[in-house]
Amino acid sequence: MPHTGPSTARAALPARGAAVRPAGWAVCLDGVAVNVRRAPVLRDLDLRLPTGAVLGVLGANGSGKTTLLRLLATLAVPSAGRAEVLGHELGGPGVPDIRTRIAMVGHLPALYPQLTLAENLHFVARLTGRSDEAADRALAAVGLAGAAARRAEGCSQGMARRADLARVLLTEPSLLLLDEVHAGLDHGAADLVDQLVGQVRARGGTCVLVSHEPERLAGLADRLVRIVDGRALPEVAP
Ligand SMILES: Nc1ncnc2c1ncn2[C@@H]1O[C@H](COP(=O)(O)OP(=O)(O)OP(=O)(O)O)[C@@H](O)[C@H]1O
Repeated sequence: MPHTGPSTARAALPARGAAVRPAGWAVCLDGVAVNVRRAPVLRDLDLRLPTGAVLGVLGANGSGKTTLLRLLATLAVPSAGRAEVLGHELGGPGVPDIRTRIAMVGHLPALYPQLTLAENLHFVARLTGRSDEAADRALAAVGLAGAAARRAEGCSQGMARRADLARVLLTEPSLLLLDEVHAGLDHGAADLVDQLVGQVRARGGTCVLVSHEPERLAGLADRLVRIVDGRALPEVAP
């Protein structure tokens, strides 16, 4: 039986290998374990995130927050449990579809260093069936129109982060994953992040934000979890 929405009981999860269609859950993790270089990082992790929700993820250094985002981004595979993202089982045939519908902004910019910012964005635009003009508009929207001709390797960390945000603007993901994305940003860029989350949500998309700043998450997230001992424990709602 496919997932039907946020009220679906854990026992109603489809059998392994059964067809799954997109439904009311953006993320369904049941008893998931993830090892990093054979060491257990996440274990017996349960997490249900309804489509359209904004989840804030807290946790100590090394607790596994980035590993959780990497799992949701299909960059890590569960070693136990069931994991579904955007209606597809991780490790299953739907992974390419997930990848076209997610965007992750992490610690390192997802830019080719020797390409200019404009070339980087045009590349993404062409890969995703969008126009160069749309890419230019996204760059302008994050305040980088004047830096479009600069190579990514010559940009500051904050500028590179802004270019990453332009990529998100351009690709309009169904699931946005942000890993400590406010770190090192000036007020203007931090506001851009907040606006971006609002835009994704306004289109019915879902966001997962990792941060060490509970007060930052309080203004954005509608639910919070804390990663402790490899599990996601609910926090008091912001
Ligand atoms: N490439 C790697 N090789 C070995 N161990 C790793 C690697 N990446 C992560 N780990 C380990 O996995 C665990 C979880 O790391 P992760 O980056 O998910 O934590 P985090 O909660 O995001 O930490 P932080 O708040 O410091 O960014 C840590 O114990 C870390 O040492």
